[in-house]
Amino acid sequence: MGPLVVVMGVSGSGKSTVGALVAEQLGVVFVDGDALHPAANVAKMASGIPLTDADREPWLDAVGLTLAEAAADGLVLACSALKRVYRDRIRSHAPATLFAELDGTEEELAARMVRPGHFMPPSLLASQLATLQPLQDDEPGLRLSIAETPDALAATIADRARAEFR
Ligand SMILES: Nc1ncnc2c1ncn2[C@@H]1O[C@H](COP(=O)(O)OP(=O)(O)OP(=O)(O)O)[C@@H](O)[C@H]1O
Ligand SMILES: O=C(O)[C@H](O)[C@@H](O)[C@H](O)[C@H](O)CO
Repeated sequence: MGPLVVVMGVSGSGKSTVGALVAEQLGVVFVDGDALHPAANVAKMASGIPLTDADREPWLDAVGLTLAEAAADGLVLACSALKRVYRDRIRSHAPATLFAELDGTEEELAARMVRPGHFMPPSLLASQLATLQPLQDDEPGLRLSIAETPDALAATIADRARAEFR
């Protein structure tokens, strides 16, 4: 069995940047969960409207199934996974998944959401933060501050993944 890691957090926390580095360090494939959203979800976010639980359901199933299908080789996936029930849904497909949460202050995150050409408007940061339920003690994973460099964050996550999936 290979390492299964979800790099999670609100928009702008660095999931894609850090997740790609973790995958590189572990020598496994990286998938950006944004690519698994139905087109209607992306259009909704782009127009400034937060997704509902119902909007996220098919996407979370796609995320979980993508992880489950990669269990033999391992996979790193970037996915906001904001609520406990969302992570439970992902784990219902891929129970061994390790979650690495990237935590930042509203100020840090707002600055990092300014990305020309990205579909996610900075105006959605408030709802992202209001929806976030941090990783709980009984959920396998780790929480990290986005004040660290992407390389340092990726090294910590990769070390933990190597220890968990030996
Ligand atoms: N640890 C870090 N230190 C400094 N800058 C960072 C760090 N992580 C990411 N960044 C920068 O912050 C911005 C947001 O990062 P990224 O796009 O990876 O976030 P994300 O969580 O994947 O966002 P989204 O889910 O909205 O696509 C990018 O410009 C990226 O280069
Ligand atoms: O659940 C959600 O609201 C979404 O997954 C968002 O978090 C994004 O897709 C991503 O962060 C976009 O920038």
